[in-house]
Amino acid sequence: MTQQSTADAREIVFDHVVKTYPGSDTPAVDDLSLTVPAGEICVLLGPSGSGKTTALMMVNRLAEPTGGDIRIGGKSITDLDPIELRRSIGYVIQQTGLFPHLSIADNVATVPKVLGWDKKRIKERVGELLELVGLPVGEYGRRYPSQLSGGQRQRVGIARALAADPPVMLMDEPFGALDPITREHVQDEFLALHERIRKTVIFVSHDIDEAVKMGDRIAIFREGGRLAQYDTPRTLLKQPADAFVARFVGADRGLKRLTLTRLADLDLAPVTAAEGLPDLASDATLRSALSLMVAEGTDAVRVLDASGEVLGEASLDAVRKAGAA
Ligand SMILES: Nc1ncnc2c1ncn2[C@@H]1O[C@H](COP(=O)(O)OP(=O)(O)OP(=O)(O)O)[C@@H](O)[C@H]1O
Repeated sequence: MTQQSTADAREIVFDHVVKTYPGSDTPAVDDLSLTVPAGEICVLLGPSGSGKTTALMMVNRLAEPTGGDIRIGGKSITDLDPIELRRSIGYVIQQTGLFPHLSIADNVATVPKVLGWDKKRIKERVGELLELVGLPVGEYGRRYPSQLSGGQRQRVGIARALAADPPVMLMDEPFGALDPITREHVQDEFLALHERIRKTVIFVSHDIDEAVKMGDRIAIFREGGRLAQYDTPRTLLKQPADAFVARFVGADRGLKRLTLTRLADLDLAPVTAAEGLPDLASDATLRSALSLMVAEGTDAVRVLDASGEVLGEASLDAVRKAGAA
């Protein structure tokens, strides 16, 4: 894989942004102020109708703000031509919006073609991107969208959004239509990809588990398009700002917090009971460790590294303490 990002990620600032749709008395987004640092993933989370999609679509001016300002890399979006703006922003939606009559390779090539790239450059770029999302062009490039699985189509949607190397990506429930297993897999792939390409990403979700997994920060919206809390997943789960957020993140927020720490992050104790403890890989989360202890009726797990070497033991007490930290 050779593809690396060349465009610098950019900070996105919502500055007292309001959107009231024509004919409506109440705003869909009401006085939204938040900053997404360059290169981070910000998840917009909240109940149906709380303004998440509207907030997202204002960034690429598919919806025009009626108040306040949005700046990308310090520049107000109102000073930019909407078409130019959209070319600098990758956009991924739930129904991938792939062109059914175009091959996978041609779908990915859409924006570079519009931008007038020469054929050789387009071909190279399409090859790189399909490789990057795990769909080698030799095998998949000539297929049509109907000849791929849902998860594969979603990956093509991501490749297409990345084609012109945009500094910003907007993703509106991109994995919402996938079954839970495929969804986990595509989420993992996207996170691994993001490690390498470091775009600034705004990601709409209605799923708290997805938000905790994907987000560097989470913005929780409440009815009326108002921001209830904007924080890292850890802070949000530990210190919900009010009863609405606490209810929204769920009564099991203590368990959810255990997904944020891996066994490898613990100070492991030396193995005391050589027999009878279940084994778990060090990259497993504390939640998996707890689940295994409950399932096996033990009060510790044995932790193994990638080569199967025993690293030590993680006790129930150690997991509980780390989860509370
Ligand atoms: N084009 C439109 N014209 C008028 N009102 C709209 C339009 N689009 C959305 N709305 C209204 O704005 C509010 C916010 O909608 P939005 O789609 O942004 O919410 P959401 O949080 O993304 O919801 P969901 O999770 O259901 O997708 C809703 O009350 C919706 O009815």
